[in-house]
Amino acid sequence: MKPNEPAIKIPYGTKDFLPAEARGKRVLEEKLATQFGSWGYEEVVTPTMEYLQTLTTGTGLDLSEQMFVLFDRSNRILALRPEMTIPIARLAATRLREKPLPLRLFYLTNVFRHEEAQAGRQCEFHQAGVELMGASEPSADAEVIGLAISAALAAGLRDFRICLGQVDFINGIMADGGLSEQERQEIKQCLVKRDLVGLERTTKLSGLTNEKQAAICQIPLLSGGREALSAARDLVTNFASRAALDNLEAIFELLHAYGLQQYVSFDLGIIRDFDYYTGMVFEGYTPGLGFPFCGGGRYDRMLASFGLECPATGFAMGIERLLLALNRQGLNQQEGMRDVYVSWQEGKLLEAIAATRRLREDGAVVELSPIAELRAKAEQNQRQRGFRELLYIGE
Ligand SMILES: N[C@@H](Cc1c[nH]c[nH+]1)C(=O)O
Repeated sequence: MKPNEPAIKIPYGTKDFLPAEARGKRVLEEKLATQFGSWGYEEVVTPTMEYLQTLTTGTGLDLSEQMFVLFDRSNRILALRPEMTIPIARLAATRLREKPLPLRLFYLTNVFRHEEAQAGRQCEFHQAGVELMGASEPSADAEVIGLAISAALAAGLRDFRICLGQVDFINGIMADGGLSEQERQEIKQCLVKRDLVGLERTTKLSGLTNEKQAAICQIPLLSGGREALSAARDLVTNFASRAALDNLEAIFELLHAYGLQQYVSFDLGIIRDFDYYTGMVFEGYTPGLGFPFCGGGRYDRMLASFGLECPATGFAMGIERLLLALNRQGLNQQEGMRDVYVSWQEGKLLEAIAATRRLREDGAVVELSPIAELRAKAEQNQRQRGFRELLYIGE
């Protein structure tokens, strides 16, 4: 762009998908939708904006700082959805209320959050996710984790890991210690950031028993295979934490039956950024991405705040993150060429249209030149426009 030309920009944290990227996104979304559908999940579409009050219902956390807020003509406060679990909970508790449980729903859509933008992290981004509502058993958690793994495999990812945690493990340790809400949040923040020094400092100041302090400082180290669960068990005596570990054992056993346990490990330090979670939580990691490509967990209290007592579990995958990971790992073949460029000599348009129709009926991706061309020009266009073959209709 020349120095004096005004820059035509798009808003901070948004991006355009050029044809090859848009094609890659659609192909990926189709694979995910097919996978979700084959596990019995049905797609729903909800509004891009909702009342702000709806989006802050039952989350316990003030997400509004991260939300894009706007006003309707009657000055009611709206916001762009920052994620899809809350809108789907609203739907399940209202228009889908009479449907037999469990409900299995999926979505593929854009969501909006104020973020510090970087590759794989934008303010407008796309999520593919599922919500399983009306089942509280470990079998439901195993199902959504199994589906997350199958969806990652269907997307083409090979080298990845799903890490399981359980919020009751941490809550059980922090309970009955007389911690203030602020201290709790500080401890959680240190766990999110894996800040071991901060964790030690915060717990020392908290007035918790030495045993509890030591247990909290160990939490970030409790990761790995089954041995991490045994180490965790040695660390706690309280009922809630022990029940949380039993729950993870049960889920892991079921993932064995799905034949997917090799993708799963434990990380009891996982704290998700929404605090609606009430049980198992998980995150998916793959090399070359500095953040999880998917995440989710159980949220048994959210629907009650919309008036329907109903346990639920689910996850979302970041479409841009998956695309970035596939590209960085050299697994994205979407840039591949299209099939046939049809071009024609003066007077041959009708024949060219007939040939194009036949090729399209056979399933080929075909572009037809709108004007007559010499063969040399047609060959040049075929290459420049990225077609594998040229069909030239001439004498
Ligand atoms: N909505 C969560 C993922 C999730 C779906 N269901 C439960 N959790 C997110 O955006 O990270």
